[in-house]
Amino acid sequence: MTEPTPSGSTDTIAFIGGGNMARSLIGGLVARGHDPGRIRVAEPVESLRAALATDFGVQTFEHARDACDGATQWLLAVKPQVMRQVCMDLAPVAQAQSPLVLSVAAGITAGQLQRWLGGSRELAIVRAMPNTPALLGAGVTGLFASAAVDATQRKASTQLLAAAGTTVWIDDEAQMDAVTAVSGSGPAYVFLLAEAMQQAGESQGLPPQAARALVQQTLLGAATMLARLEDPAPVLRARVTSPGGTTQAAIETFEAGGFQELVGRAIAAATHRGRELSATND
Ligand SMILES: NC(=O)C1=CN([C@@H]2O[C@H](COP(=O)(O)OP(=O)(O)OC[C@H]3O[C@@H](n4cnc5c(N)ncnc54)[C@H](O)[C@@H]3O)[C@@H](O)[C@H]2O)C=CC1
Ligand SMILES: O=C(O)[C@@H]1CCC=N1
Repeated sequence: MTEPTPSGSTDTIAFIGGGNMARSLIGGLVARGHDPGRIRVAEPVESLRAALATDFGVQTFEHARDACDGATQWLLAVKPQVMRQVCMDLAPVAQAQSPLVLSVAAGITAGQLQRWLGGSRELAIVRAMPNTPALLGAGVTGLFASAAVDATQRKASTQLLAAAGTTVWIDDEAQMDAVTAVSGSGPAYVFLLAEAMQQAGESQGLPPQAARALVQQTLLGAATMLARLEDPAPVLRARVTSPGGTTQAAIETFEAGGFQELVGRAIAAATHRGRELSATND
């Protein structure tokens, strides 16, 4: 009889791919009390395997089949460009074991995963789109379940990704590309803003250390207000913006540069790229 881990799970999870996103998710799971002995990672790069074993105490494997053998949940965390081959190699094991398959790959659809994982048996497939704050348990994950996913598997998927932060289920798979564009890629937009604010502060004469401290806490403080207060972003913004003051001068400059439209175009480009990743890697 398998004893549950402190997080309550008796499942063994096999991560296929031990790169940036897998590392963030594994970090979140272990920090929340998931038994590292029930986490296996397949990763071809030896240095990444060694770091994962040292940092989190998980079992590592060079080959995906070895990690998947006997694992009840598979989390596919390889690049979309290699997903087809990875799945085709795993198809016989998938058909024999019928695991719950979760994929975090941008663009790749549940239908593609089902086809590549082969055979006649319909698999329970969940598409998950997390983001890197998962490492600190501060992520958000959009989830979509294929028709074969039952209520227990849905709950297990929620529990798995809850270790990374909050979860949002999406009913229409086509919207997963927009989820990817908003929250999967989103942390990079915030880091880009941080870089730009830091550079601009230094250009105005601030010492680098001071600029960094001011930018960090400003982003954290504003994000905390967004998360904790009921007021929507426009109301919070209005409270900062004194008529004829400094903020108004900045906001008018952003608007004159087409800021909102630029954000719209950037998110449309990311959404479109998700669809392309599906089509070009089919
Ligand atoms: N980085 C991010 O913020 C996010 C990434 N994703 C998705 O996560 C997936 C992985 O992205 P990253 O972690 O950023 O990339 P990454 O390149 O850091 O990680 C992918 C890993 O897969 C390994 N790999 C390659 N072939 C393999 C095989 N046959 N078996 C096992 N492992 C293999 C690579 O050595 C690499 O370490 C992508 O599909 C991406 O769309 C999703 C949400 C956010
Ligand atoms: O840039 C990418 O394609 C991946 C998916 C979302 C975040 N990183």
